[in-house]
Amino acid sequence: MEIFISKKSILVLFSLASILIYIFFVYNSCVVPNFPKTIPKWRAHPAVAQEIPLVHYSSSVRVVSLLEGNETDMSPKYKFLKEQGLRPEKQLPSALIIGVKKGGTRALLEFIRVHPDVRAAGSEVHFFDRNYAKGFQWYREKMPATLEGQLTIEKTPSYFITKEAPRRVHLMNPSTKLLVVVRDPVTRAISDYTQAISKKPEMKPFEKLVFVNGSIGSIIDTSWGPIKLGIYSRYLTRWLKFFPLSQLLFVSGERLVVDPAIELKRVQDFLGLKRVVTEKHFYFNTTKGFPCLFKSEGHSAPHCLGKTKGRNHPYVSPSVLQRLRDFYRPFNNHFYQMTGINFGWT
Ligand SMILES: Nc1ncnc2c1ncn2[C@@H]1O[C@H](COP(=O)(O)OS(=O)(=O)O)[C@@H](OP(=O)(O)O)[C@H]1O
Repeated sequence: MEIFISKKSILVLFSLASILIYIFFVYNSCVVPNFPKTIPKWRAHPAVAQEIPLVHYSSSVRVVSLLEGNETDMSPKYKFLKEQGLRPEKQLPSALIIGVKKGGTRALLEFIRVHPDVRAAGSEVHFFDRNYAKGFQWYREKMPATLEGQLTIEKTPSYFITKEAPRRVHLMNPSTKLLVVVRDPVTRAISDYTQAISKKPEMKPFEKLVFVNGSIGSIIDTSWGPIKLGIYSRYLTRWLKFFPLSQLLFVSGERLVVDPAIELKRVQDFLGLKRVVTEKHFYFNTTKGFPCLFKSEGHSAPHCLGKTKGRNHPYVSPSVLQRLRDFYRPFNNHFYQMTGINFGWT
């Protein structure tokens, strides 16, 4: 009898022990996968988060963006980069290509940015005309990051004719270097019209728009944008109220096509850069009819400017061309006097 009870007790104890062991394993198999979920609780406390090393990572890598300011970061690597001037930062431009529209501004920008010490905003930012209310911080954000010693440049051709632009640019930095690509106002007007009609094919012919009331041979319509813009001396007067002539460089749009290296030499000297961009960088593309680059920042192969640069112009009768030349002559002469350069537009 005693043996029977004892056997029964052993059996009950054995069963209980089995259940306990089973519960223990099941519990652990649930707890272990959940273990990491407890870590955020530690991290949530800032003091603890700093003290507890996250040993479950193979190495602790701190990613610091090179493009964003973090002045409080005192890591030796950061300090070294900064001391060496190797930490790229966005800067407001110290040079601007302010105009003129259809003068060859894109060509100049693409050619000068070949220089390793030049970094340019790719597209026209239109800060000093359309986006001024957004502030200088917004403008700076639009710029590429530069290393110390690199120059930031931006081109928006409408700055030249924007009334408020000279004062605004001066306010940003009175030492800003200003580049103006100028082109014969007659061909510039036709180029301007060519661009406009490509967007609005229903436009009247150039020869009609040039004259008041559209009657060929009457008074030149100086209120028409493409004509008005060619009176360069008028716009230059505004800029000279804020900047000395020595802070402006006038680039010949014509020479930029026939001898880009010569103009680039002038531009590099003006910007205080080493003469790096030379004739070796250019070749003349006979199909395009314009100088093109062997390589640049974005292209390792030879390339020309896009299709919207170097368009075919519509035919304009010689008598209309002559009327326009006669119209611009006194303004051109005034412009030559102001700049001290005869651009040879006849
Ligand atoms: N290398 C090269 N390749 C192509 N085009 C060249 C070049 N150099 C100067 N040009 C002339 O630039 C004219 C366009 O001027 P912009 O770039 O100032 O135009 S814009 O105001 O930015 O729209 C453009 O005017 P159109 O010929 O009327 O298209 C060109 O004559």
